Amino acid sequence: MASKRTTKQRVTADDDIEETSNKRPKLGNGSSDPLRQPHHFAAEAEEHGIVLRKYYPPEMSNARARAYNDDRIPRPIEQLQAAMEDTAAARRATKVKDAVVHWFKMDLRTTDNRGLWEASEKARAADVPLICIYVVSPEDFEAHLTAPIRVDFTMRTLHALKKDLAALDIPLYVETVERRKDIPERIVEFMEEWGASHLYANIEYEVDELRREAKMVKMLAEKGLAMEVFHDTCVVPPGELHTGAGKQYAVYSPWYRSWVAHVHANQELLSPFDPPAKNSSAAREKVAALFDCDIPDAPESKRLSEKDAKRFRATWPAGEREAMDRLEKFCEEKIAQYSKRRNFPAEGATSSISVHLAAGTLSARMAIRTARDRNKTKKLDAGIEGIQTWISEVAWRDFYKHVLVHWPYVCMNKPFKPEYSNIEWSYNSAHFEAWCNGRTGFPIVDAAMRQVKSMGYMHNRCRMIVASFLCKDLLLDWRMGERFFMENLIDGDFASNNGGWGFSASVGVDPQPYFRIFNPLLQSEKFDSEGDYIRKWVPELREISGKAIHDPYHRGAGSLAKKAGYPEPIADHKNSRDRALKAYKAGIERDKP
Ligand SMILES: Cc1cc2nc3c(=O)[nH]c(=O)nc-3n(C[C@H](O)[C@H](O)[C@H](O)COP(=O)(O)OP(=O)(O)OC[C@H]3O[C@@H](n4cnc5c(N)ncnc54)[C@H](O)[C@@H]3O)c2cc1C
Repeated sequence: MASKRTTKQRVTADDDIEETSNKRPKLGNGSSDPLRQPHHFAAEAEEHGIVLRKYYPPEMSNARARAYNDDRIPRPIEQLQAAMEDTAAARRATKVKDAVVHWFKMDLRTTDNRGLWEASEKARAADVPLICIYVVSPEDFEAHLTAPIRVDFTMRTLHALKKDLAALDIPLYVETVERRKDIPERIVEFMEEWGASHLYANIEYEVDELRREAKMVKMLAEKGLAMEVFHDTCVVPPGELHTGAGKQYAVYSPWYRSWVAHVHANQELLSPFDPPAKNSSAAREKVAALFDCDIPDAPESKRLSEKDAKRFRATWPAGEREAMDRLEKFCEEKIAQYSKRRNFPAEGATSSISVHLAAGTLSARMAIRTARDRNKTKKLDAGIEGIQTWISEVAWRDFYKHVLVHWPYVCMNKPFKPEYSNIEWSYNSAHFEAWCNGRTGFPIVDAAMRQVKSMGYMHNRCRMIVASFLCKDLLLDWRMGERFFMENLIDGDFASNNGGWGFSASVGVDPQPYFRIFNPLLQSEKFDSEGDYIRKWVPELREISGKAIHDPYHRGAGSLAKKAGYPEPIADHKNSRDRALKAYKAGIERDKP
């Protein structure tokens, strides 16, 4: 790992996301540390936000978020880098004992998996078995608000992965560890039981994970074991790209230009890693018992009904082969038209590989390389337009992960722009319920919300429309929507979801300016002009023909809509727009000294 330690460490990092206990002070407790003082509207955001207080301490102040911006608090990635530096000599000196372990997390594939490949090389060189593990953590699923459909996809993927690894004589050992705190110790216990000296893993960039891994690196070193971690999930590792002034980019376009130039200059970033080598027969013998391990069921709290599980198996087949098939098919049939068709939700013109990128059944490298190889040029920003555009969309995923690593407080209920903490949101539960259930009376919004409820997926254009509707038309706290998405999406990914909500709510990095407010009716007419998408997902409106489908109660189809049980609009766009503009303006004013 490249290392870059901050020199201005005047504030401790530990308090803002470590696992909390009931002893923690409640909000508004009069803490004397100004960096810990919550902002004026924190109390309600606390109740409705993305962070579950059962697991995390109270929301930080704007001042503390700004201390991260000023490099006065070490970022979690820097803590991991420091742990790697401090243990470098000890890790180098650690001799391979009886086995090497790869710890799978969100990298559930054998092909083009950097950490797995490195682990395999280590095991092969020493002629010891490679063992793979996956830890099912019900508390992690709960704390991270992982949707049951996403958990189900993970469990199904584990079955496929186990089979693929077994074909290479490599066991996949899966165990449920109830308390997330116990995971590091349990992994050390496995290693000691198996005589393993080395643990390999790819880095996850969420705050919890970075801090946990930093502690594990040190803990293992103290026990004479070595933990090695690798950048794998992004094409360009976070922290590699800087503006001319040496800062992290906060605007996508210049970041993208820099990302493209960096990949062009470092072509190996798109080179695939081979699958792991087969364990030798002697090595296989040594770990034979581990092949009998069963994959547990999803934890009770995240289990799907039989009916849903069956349905989703058909809609979202799991495993890396499925991922590659989906990608190849998209590149064969649709990518050339992507830039022209991608915004029309009725057309299915996008790849729907987000589920695989989120679970790690596909690498971003592989996605980009496969698309690039269909082009007439090796340049990422030249040639066939559809390919260029698609690659630039996959790059958004890297962008938002870079943002998360540099501004870790976005993981902690804080908007990227701290001053947007001071907006007085509405917490109208009837409005929120109508939005969640696709009963707002705005057909395009309702169609999209019903799509996510039914499939665990929503088209990108619709994600932007419903997000804008929630926070601008209904003035609901954007974090309520962010959380709902995580709890319902099969492709829920913290960085992309937070980035998407930040963009739509105008509180994030490179956002839609707050005064640019989507008009849901115009969006509907433009991107679903024939109403096909609406008719697919809102059966009550199927009989309505022509343009009335976009707004039945104001376009002469009110009685048909009413008879079919479709609700009247819960808001008036013009009034809502004015209210949102005032609320945003007032929020920003409030932050001024
Ligand atoms: C409010 C909101 C919430 C979102 N939440 C998530 C989420 O939880 N998980 C998630 O993967 N994406 C999220 N996105 C981004 C985007 O909507 C999905 O990645 C995309 O719809 C997935 O469909 P696809 O695979 O067919 O995309 P394609 O159009 O085929 O794009 C290919 C890939 O590029 C990446 N990508 C495309 N657009 C974006 C984007 N705007 N931001 C980040 N990555 C992008 C995805 O990995 C996607 O799979 C969100 C967007 C918004 C506006």
